[in-house]
Amino acid sequence: MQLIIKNASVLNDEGQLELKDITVKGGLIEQISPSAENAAKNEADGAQVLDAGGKLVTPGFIDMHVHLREPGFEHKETIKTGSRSAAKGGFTTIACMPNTRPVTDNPETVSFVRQKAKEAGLVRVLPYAAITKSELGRELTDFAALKAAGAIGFTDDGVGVQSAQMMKDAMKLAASLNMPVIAHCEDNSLVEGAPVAEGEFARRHGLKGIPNESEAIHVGRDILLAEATGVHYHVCHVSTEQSIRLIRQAKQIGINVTAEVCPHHLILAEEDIPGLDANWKMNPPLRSRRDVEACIEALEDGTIDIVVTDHAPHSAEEKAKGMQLAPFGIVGFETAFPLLYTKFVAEGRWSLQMLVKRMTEDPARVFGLETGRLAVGSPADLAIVDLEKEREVDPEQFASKGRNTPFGGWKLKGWPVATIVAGKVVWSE
Ligand SMILES: NC(=O)N[C@@H](CC(=O)O)C(=O)O
Ligand SMILES: [Zn+2]
Ligand SMILES: [Zn+2]
Repeated sequence: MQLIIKNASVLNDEGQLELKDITVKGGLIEQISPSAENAAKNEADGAQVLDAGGKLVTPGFIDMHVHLREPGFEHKETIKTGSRSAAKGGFTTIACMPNTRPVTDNPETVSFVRQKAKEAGLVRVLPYAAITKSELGRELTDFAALKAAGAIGFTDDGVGVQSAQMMKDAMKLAASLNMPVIAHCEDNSLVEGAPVAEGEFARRHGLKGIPNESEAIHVGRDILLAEATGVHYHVCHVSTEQSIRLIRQAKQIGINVTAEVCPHHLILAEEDIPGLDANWKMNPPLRSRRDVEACIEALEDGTIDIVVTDHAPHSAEEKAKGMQLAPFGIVGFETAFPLLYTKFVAEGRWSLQMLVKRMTEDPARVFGLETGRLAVGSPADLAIVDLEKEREVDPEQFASKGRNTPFGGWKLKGWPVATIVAGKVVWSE
């Protein structure tokens, strides 16, 4: 069955919008032509026609860092609810973290995740597998078997790998299998139960602070290990000026390092936290305004390659435990694009082209995916976005089970209105 998306505003290579009709067949983009050229003919052929009405049509967004919570924490999220939430945010490919219960440290759990994602039938779900068994940092998992089962990379996200020797062994093994190592960078000895970053907020509320070095020490260590082993090393949720300095230098001398940043670390600083509300608690924590500015500049100059959400749903009961005791993490799928569009594109700092690239083409390039581009022959994974539509963030309306966001009530523009995966509309308003 053919699908034709008429009157799609599409970014050209110069970053200008052009009105196009996109023809989809067999799940692939078959043709991109100036609007109305073949519409009459195709309609006569009985194709399904979707009129985008001049709205933006981009490659579907790709999120390389998400938590779907299944198996084991289905009260927070399931693969199905997480997939629906992703689709609602315009995402068509998501890569899920292994900190489930059991941890995705065995081929059976990798297969389980893939099976559940297939049953949900919404977005493409790419599973990561753990570096160490149960993410305890003691014993490496069976990388070859996990790769064979469909894992796309190795990470102990949720915790840092504390032992340098363990990380080096992991990188050597991953490099031999041509697989990336994705690192949550955190030195536990520098953190010890602190719930927020060092700074004014921590001082005012008498809380222990997480220092910037707790992240950057791992980044520096791992860059040296990546240099020694030749692995593709990808840094999770970068949040400090110091980490960025190290990554920038490593890239300059040709070390195979890439990095990601979350919308909240591009927008919020610790001084913005309004009070002891755990919807503002995430790992890494909100840092200083200086760090926020460093993250923005790093994404602009390509030191940081991609945007990810680190979608991390938790239940209302868990988040009600307060700043010290609640788990770290906030949801992200359904606010990511509107937040960044409103704060950076609508306000004139970034081009639309840059934002879209960091959420589509760049993640595809970094992780070798065949999606992420609007090109003839590519998978027809698309997001349709209403750039004019303005609406308040209402967590009660989320498709995710998680309501844990600091952005409730924010008035944003640029809401996705339909999401297409392999030529099939998986979500529309
Ligand atoms: N980011 C978070 O604050 N939380 C994540 C873990 C993680 O990404 O490190 C989670 O699993 O809840
Ligand atoms: Zn993490
Ligand atoms: Zn995470």
